[in-house]
Amino acid sequence: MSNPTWGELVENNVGRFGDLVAGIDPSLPEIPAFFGQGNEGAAWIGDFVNFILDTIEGHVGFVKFQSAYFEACGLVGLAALSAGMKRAREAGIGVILDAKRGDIGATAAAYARAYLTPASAGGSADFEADCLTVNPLMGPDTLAPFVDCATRFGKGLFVLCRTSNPGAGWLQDKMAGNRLVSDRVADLIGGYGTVPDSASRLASVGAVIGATAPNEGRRLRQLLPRTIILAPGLGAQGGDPASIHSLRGDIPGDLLVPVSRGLSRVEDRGISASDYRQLIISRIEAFKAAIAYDYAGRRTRLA
Ligand SMILES: O=c1ccn([C@@H]2O[C@H](COP(=O)(O)O)[C@@H](O)[C@H]2O)c(=O)[nH]1
Repeated sequence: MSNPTWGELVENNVGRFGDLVAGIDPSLPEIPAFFGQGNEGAAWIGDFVNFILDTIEGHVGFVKFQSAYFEACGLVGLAALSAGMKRAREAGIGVILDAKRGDIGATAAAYARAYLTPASAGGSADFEADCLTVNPLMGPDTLAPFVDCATRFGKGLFVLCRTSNPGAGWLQDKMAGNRLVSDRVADLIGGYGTVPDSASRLASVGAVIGATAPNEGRRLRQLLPRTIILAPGLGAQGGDPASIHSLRGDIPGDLLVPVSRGLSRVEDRGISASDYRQLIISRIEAFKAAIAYDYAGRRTRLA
């Protein structure tokens, strides 16, 4: 059976589990000590990924793997990333790979083969994601191979638009000609339109807009009525869950909210496995309650 498209995953999984995305950013000093005990080298990372997937299944419909933490653990980390991505996709969880790739066209095409191309079409499938984060700084030509690949294989993309970090405004809130840089990126994203994907009225090319800048987010949402926004920044970065709705449009599924450390980081590293599992589940439910939203009544405007 073929894998669902990104549009189908958004339609089905948001409907079943809501718009919270479990972020997997494995960092040994911030997780319970039992993961490191008796584990040679970086083998803890595979155990951690499996623990998180065991815990979140049935509670969230999406995971976001942060590639950097896996790369930092070398080959063991890459093996854990590959196994975790495959396992999540087999379970029907939508997999976002946060790798923020972007380069000249030929190299971007190689990245697109690595992360968005099924084995049946020449990809290795080792790191095949449903959706990938990409960096537009080098210009539209460098996004084209990703967009082509996403269109051909029913994948999603999230283009960095207005990021959540404290220094985001240094460039993204500056004028480029008569437009803000982030608005120009939004124009580019909106210009890709709704990629033909019968399951969804939302475009497959989405935008990363941080939950830490609700005013910028509100402005950008006006420019992007059919775009899925990936909004990191709740939890450890201090974004306010109450203002997350400024990033919503009118279509269920148009906002996905990833939380990483806010779900998995612990103060007490001596916590037991069963208490840790309960803690993560209770945090998931608390975030879901904090961002819950009823689209009814706004649904018809863009129909
Ligand atoms: O603007 C951005 C883009 C990506 N990220 C990534 O999201 C998570 C956030 O982690 P938390 O622990 O929930 O703060 C992390 O992987 C970032 O690389 C972002 O934060 N902001």
